[in-house]
Amino acid sequence: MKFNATSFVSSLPLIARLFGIDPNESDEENLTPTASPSSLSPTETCGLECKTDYDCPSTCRRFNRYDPFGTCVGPSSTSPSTIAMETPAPTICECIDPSIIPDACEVDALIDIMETHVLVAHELLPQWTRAAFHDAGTFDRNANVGGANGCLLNHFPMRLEPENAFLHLPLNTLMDIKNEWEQHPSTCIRVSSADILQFAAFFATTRQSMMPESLISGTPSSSAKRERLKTFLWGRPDSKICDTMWVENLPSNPSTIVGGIASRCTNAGREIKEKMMDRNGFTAEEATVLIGAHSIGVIRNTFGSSLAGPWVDSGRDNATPNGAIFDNSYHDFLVNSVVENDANSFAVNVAPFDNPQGIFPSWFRDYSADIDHLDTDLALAFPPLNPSHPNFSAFTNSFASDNIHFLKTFFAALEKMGRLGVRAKLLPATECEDRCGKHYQTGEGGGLDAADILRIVSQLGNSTAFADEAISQVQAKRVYEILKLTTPNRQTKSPTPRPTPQPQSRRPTFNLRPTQKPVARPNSDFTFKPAYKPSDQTKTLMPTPSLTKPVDFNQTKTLMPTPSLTKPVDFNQTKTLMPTPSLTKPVDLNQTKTLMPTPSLTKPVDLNQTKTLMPTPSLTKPVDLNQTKTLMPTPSLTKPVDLNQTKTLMPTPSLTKPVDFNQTKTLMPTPSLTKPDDFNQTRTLVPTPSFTVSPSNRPTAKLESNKTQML
Ligand code: HEM
Repeated sequence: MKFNATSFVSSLPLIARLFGIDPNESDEENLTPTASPSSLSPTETCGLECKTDYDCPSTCRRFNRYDPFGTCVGPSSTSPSTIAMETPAPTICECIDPSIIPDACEVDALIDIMETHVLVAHELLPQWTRAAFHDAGTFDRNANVGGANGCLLNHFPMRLEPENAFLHLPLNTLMDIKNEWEQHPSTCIRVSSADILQFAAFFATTRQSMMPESLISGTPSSSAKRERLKTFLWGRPDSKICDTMWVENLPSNPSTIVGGIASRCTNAGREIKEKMMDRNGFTAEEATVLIGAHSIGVIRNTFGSSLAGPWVDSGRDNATPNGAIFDNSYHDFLVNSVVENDANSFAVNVAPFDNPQGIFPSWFRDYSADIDHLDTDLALAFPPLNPSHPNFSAFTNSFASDNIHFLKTFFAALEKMGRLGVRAKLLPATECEDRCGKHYQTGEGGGLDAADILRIVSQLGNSTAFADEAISQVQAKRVYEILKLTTPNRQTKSPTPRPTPQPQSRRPTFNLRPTQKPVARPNSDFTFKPAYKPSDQTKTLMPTPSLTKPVDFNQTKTLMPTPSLTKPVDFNQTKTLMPTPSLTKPVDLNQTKTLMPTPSLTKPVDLNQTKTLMPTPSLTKPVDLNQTKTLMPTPSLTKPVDLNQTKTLMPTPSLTKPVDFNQTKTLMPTPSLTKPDDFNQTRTLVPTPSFTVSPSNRPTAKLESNKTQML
């Protein structure tokens, strides 16, 4: 389900009813924060960086709540009109020494807060699951780095890595949930981001397993699921150092097309072995079962949103009124829909995928069924053709034939995933304690009042809007870079620096109006006139499969950054990997089908020889470049692209000698650049200290016998 303002506003009565609350009771007065900035006693401005009010003697202020950090200020030092967003006021209870381990009642509160989110936006469930893997899967046991350490949530550059593309919404919502939970009047906790990420995956897959249902429905099975969620083990420390290089330990979908389909399966199998087994430390069975998480969710943006599709029908966000079904249907598909017994016979008969149009580098699409699969998925279907990787298909067969076996093995592997790189002793939730003057009422949402619910849903509206904007920033930047490179004889006009828009004052977290998506206005500074006539183009210059149907520029207009987005993509940190020297003259698209760099980019690409890397069957309609004006950066970009600077980052023939990886992570086009994501390649060049707020060192939990999260 695509979340939008209308859907969440219309969901309010439903959610309120589910929680047993009369929605009419809530009014503006109910939503008054427990403490306003003006009610705080004045303290001097401290100017420290902060993430929450806890880090400050007074108030932590950020331009928007999804900025990685803000600045501590004293309430008397700043005019309210210049404050865009403040963290919610501290809880009314005396929470002097928050615990890193919640008690069972506090876990109940977390479940209710998460449930409120997913009732409105089911797509969060698979996205949280993916996010948890992308945090933990950074673990390299050989180098002993990465792991389930919260870096994905705490260290903003992590989410700018192409491997983590499109995780803004799940990460924004988890930040909100963590804040909401910690600041609830009935809680006194300071859990780590690492814990929240891993709990989110456990929550999602537990909720969607067997019969997906709301965890506030009060049925015996939903109560049983709540109880199982309370067996989660807490206490992962957040890493103080985060390195974007660690994303290299995540499996990517190999993109080489050399050697045909059978060879692609071999390469993909090797990728799973090298990353998930050799580095992460999973067994072949654990890797096979964990990738079964693809039984829920959708390939949303990797191939362009217009080609989004689930792996299996029951994985769609709207497969049931309560979201996707988490079961063995992914493995069942690989066994019973892909009926070939080995990769070679599959290569000559790719049914059930459309052939030949359904096959793309690293990706199989069935247009008629509207489903997608990656090479790494198909690698689980067949025995290996050589000893380069284990026989994943043996496990696939066993999971396909037994859902209970799948679920048990999955939850055991998920538990292991949540411990990758974690040395601290993990502990279960403690017995309910009276930490804050009153217990959270256990079960079925009993402790959330109308104001809580309305605030949570309002935050979801904001985080969705900011995530949309972040994604559109990436997409707009791709178009901008491509146009710049394909119009070499024209002096590309640098965007004129604009004054930073003054942030709007907002009531902290209680803004119930959905965030308005701005409409981009044409800006003459960013008008792009192609150096050659659009009629010269017989194929699109936009190398994304999403262009199989004409771009709806009316739609993309609405995704432009707003003045409120005072920190859009930090272009200083980005390195474009897309352009190649050969792209400095207009491409004759009659002869070439792609602008994507290939591994052979150590010398200029001979476009006459290049093969299609990301073509789409229907890319026959030329893009009207005049229309792309609307995708150019707008005045709201507080840091316009320095075109002179970015030019120097283009891969050049001099890159034929080894790159000094101490200085640059990678400026060289890599084989992975054959997927469109890589236009979005961003790399921080040096590890930077994380913004992590070190949690209290006081684990107050009582040691209980380790409970497993096995089904
Ligand atoms: C070989 C290993 C893997 C590869 C190559 C891979 C790749 C991908 C890709 C390309 C997407 C689509 C992203 C998008 O366009 O929105 C995706 C989505 C997803 N991945 Fe994986 N993945 C792997 C393993 C895993 C594992 C181990 C988990 C969890 C334990 C996982 C959970 C998910 C989920 C739930 C989604 C759907 C997200 C959504 O609906 O937005 N993946 N994966």
